[in-house]
Amino acid sequence: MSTPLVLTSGALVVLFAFLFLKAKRRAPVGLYPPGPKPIPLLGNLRDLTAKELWLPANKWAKEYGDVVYLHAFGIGLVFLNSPEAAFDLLDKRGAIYSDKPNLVMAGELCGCKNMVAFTPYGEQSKRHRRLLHKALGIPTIPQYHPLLLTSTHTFLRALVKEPALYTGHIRRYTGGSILSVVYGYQPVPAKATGLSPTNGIDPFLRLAEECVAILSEKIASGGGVWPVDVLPSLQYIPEWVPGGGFKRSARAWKKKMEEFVDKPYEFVKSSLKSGNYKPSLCSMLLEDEGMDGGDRERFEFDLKWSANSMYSASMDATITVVSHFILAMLLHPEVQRRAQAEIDAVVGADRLPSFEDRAELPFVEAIFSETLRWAAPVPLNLPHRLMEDNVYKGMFIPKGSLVFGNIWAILRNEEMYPEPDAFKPERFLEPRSAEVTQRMDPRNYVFGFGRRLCPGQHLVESSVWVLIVSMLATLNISKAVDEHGNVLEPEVKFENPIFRSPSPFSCDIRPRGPKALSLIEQAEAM
Ligand code: HEM
Repeated sequence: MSTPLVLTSGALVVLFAFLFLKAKRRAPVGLYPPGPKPIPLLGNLRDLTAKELWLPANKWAKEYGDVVYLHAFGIGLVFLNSPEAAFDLLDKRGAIYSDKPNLVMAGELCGCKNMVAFTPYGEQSKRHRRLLHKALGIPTIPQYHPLLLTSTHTFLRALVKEPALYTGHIRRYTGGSILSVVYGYQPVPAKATGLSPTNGIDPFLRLAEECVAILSEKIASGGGVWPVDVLPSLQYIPEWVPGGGFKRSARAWKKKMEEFVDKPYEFVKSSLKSGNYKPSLCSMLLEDEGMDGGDRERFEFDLKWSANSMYSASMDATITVVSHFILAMLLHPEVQRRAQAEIDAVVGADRLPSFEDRAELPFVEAIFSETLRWAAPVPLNLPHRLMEDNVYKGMFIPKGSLVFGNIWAILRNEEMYPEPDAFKPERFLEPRSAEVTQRMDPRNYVFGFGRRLCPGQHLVESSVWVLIVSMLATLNISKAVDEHGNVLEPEVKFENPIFRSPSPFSCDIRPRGPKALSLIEQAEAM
């Protein structure tokens, strides 16, 4: 069972209760949306869990309907549990539903406020998104196909060499492909050290991993609520006073973050200068004279921060999808066999799959869709902050509320997806009206909503597809067996508060045969 957030710090509870008492509730112009009953002083604090909050949130969806309201620390928490509610508010009313919570610790003190996912809604966030749209929009993605194929082949090689280290290989694949797409940087190949491949080998990957760990395990640990986020004036206390230790930590973490923003960017600029560079998101934007709008300094500042944001924003979600794919294949050998038969008939046994094969592989496509749905990598989306009081279907939603698109409730809806917990790719192949087919597509939901929609979605569409099809073509994934021949059932836990990344589980991964192994060994790798 998840740890109640209230247990994470007794001192915080007292502080929050104090703030809650202080927070003057404005007279609503209508009724608040329904939700679990709050208690005096603490509001709904006891209903919130630090882990897998999407599970209670799904129960509330079933009990109270499309829009559920809770409050804690004087802040409204709104869960939008149907496609209609999510699109009506986060998309159609995006002008007021696209802000981000102002996190003093992460944003101001640790320097993350210029990262895309943390930037308040306004001119800067719009400039960031224009850059990302240009570099990651549908027309640009085919330019990255060769890089994605190369990263995938490197991944396959690493997997067949050290299958037991599969989680490390997934991390390295995800990080390496982002560094190459964003900066044209190719990480130094991992050697068979017996260590996790990201462990101390490539300097940029190591730096990147350190920063992601700082963000998720330090800054955002336990739900990421710091006293200074609740009482912003605490940011002005000196570091040396008792209780000021958080400022010392923040200073050290900020330095690391800035190093990670600057170093890969300097790498691109010096490679461009020398003329010896691989085309990348940064090189493309730096070479596009029209992009800076006359203010070069601001353009470069925006570019280096948006580029850097790609790494941390993509890691956990992509790892979650790939891990769920492996899990689904080992639990469903019949699905794996059917996909392999489809690939063998289209691709044959003499080459690896390529992007040109995609249209002829409908069952692989269905596996991809079902993996996205079943994994629900960011189950409660990233919260959007409401910028002014709003009324929806007669329900009052106060300014400052944090609004969660409940992707988990949508993708586990029994009407839209019968047997929602089962992994059933066939559900996407059954004949249906164009309208229902469109509504069922998990891509409408897993990448978020409205003006903060994930800018990496078109890249994922290519990168994850080619990874899935290449693994199916060359590998057999099954349950691990111990030294006595007993089959080990995978034990899956979800420890991350935001992403539904499974903790490592046992599995067996090996080449489908000598022919597949030689294709992997001969393929061009990084
Ligand atoms: C399967 C993989 C991925 C999934 C499921 C995913 C999902 C999401 C979701 C749910 C959001 C929040 C959207 C919202 O607030 O409404 C988001 C934001 C974001 N994603 Fe992704 N993402 C994935 C991969 C990527 C990749 C590969 C990149 C970069 C190349 C990326 C870059 C970002 C950025 C920068 C944001 C913040 C956008 C903003 O706040 O304006 N993501 N993603």
